[in-house]
Amino acid sequence: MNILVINSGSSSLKYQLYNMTDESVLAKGLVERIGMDSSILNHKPTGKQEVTEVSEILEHNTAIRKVLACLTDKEHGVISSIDEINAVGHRVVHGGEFFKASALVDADAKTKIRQLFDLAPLHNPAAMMGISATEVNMPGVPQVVVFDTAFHQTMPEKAYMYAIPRVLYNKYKVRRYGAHGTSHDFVSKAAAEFLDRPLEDLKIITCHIGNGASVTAVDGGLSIDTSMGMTPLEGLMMGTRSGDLDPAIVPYVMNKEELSVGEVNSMLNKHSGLLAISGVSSDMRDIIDGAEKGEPNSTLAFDMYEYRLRKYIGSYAAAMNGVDVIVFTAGVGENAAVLRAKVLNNLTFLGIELDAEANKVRSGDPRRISTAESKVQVLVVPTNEELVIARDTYRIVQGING
Ligand SMILES: Nc1ncnc2c1ncn2[C@@H]1O[C@H](COP(=O)(O)OP(=O)(O)O)[C@@H](O)[C@H]1O
Ligand SMILES: CC(=O)OP(=O)(O)O
Ligand SMILES: [Mg+2]
Repeated sequence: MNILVINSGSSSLKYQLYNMTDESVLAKGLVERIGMDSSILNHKPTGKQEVTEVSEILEHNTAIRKVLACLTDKEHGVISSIDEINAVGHRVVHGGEFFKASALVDADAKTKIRQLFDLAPLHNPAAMMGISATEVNMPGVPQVVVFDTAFHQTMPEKAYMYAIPRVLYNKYKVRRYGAHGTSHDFVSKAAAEFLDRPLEDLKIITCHIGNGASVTAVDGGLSIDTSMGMTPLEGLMMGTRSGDLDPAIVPYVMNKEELSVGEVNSMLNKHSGLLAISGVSSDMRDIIDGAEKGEPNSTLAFDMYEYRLRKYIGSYAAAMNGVDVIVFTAGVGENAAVLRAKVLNNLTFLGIELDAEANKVRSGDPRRISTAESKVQVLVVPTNEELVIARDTYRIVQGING
C-alpha cells in the first residue's frame, strides 16, 4: 500500500510518499510560497535527480495537482498513475477536545476541524485546504487526519485549565491543548527504546524545537503537561512567536498603538520571537552566527531562547517530581549543539553530565549526548512526524478495508 502524507501550512505544503510494505520513502518534497508571485516546488524522488520548479501556484488545489504530476511524471516520477496512491494522511494541528486519536476523514470530521479554525487560525484552515484539494484531485481515496493535540489529551485538568472564569471553558473551550504531540509521542517512545527501558517507568522531558517549539512532560508514556496552550503561541520563545508574556501587555499595546485583534495576533505570531529580538532573522542558524560574531541583538536573542527553554525543563522536572531523560528534537533540537550545551551546562544541579564530544556528533540516528553515568540521560532523537502519520493512516485504512 502506498500512502501520501501531507502537511499543509498556510503558504506551504510538505509531502512524502511511503511504500508501507517496508515503510520506504518513494519521494518527498515541498511547495513554498503558495498564493505569492513565484511559488517554488522542490521534488525529491528517491534514487533520482531532484527537481525545482518555479511557477504561479495560487492555492492548495493547484499545489496538490502539481505534486501529483511530479509523482507520476515519466522522468521524475516514482509511480505510474495516481491510482497507485491508496490513502492520504494529513497533519492537522488542532483537534480540540473532539479528537483523542487519529480519525478517518468524513463529513463529521470535517465539520469538527472547521469548528476549530478559531483555535488554530494559522494551521487548521490550511489543513482543510489540503483535505479539500485531495478530495478534488483524488476522488474516493480514503483520507486520515492525525492531530498535534491528540497526544496531549491525557493532561489532567490542573494542567490544562487556565485560571480565568470557567464560563470561558464551558462556552468556548478555552483551555490548554498543546501541539507537536505526534513528535513528542514518537521521540519519547524512541528514547525508551534507545535506553532499553520500559516507557512506563520513565519521566521524560521532550523538547521539540523547530520553527514552532514546545516542551512536554511525559510521565510513564503520557503527556501530563506541555508548553503550548490553547494555540501554538504560548510557551517557549520561537522563530517568530513570542511565547509566554504578561497577558496585560496585549490590551495595553492594542490601546497605545490602536491595533486590531488581527494586527496584534500577527505581531505576536509572525513578528516576535528570535526575529524581533535579533532584528535579523527567525532562523537559529543566523542567530548563532550573529552571536558568535559578538552581535549584541543576536546574542540577546540566543540567551533569551536558551534561558526560557531551561526554565521550562526545570519546571517540568518539578511537575513530575523528577526527570530520568531529556530529549532534544526538531530542526533546532537536532542540530544546534551550542544551544544544547548551554542549556545542559546550566542544569548540572539536576545531575546532568554533558558529554561534550558526543554533543558535537552529527547523525540522523538517536544518540546519547550525556555521559552514560549521568543521573539524567540526555538524548538527541530525530523526529519523524510523517512516518507516524503514514503508520496511523495505514492502520485506520486497513481497518475500514478489512
Ligand atoms: N544546523 C542548524 N543549527 C541551528 N539551527 C538549525 C540548524 N538546521 C536547522 N535549524 C533550525 O531549525 C528550524 C526549522 O526546524 P523544523 O523542525 O524543520 O521546523 P518546521 O517543521 O516547524 O518547519 C530552522 O528555522 C532553523 O532555525
Ligand atoms: C504547531 C506548530 O507550531 O507547528 P510548526 O512547528 O510546524 O509551526
Ligand atoms: Mg515542524
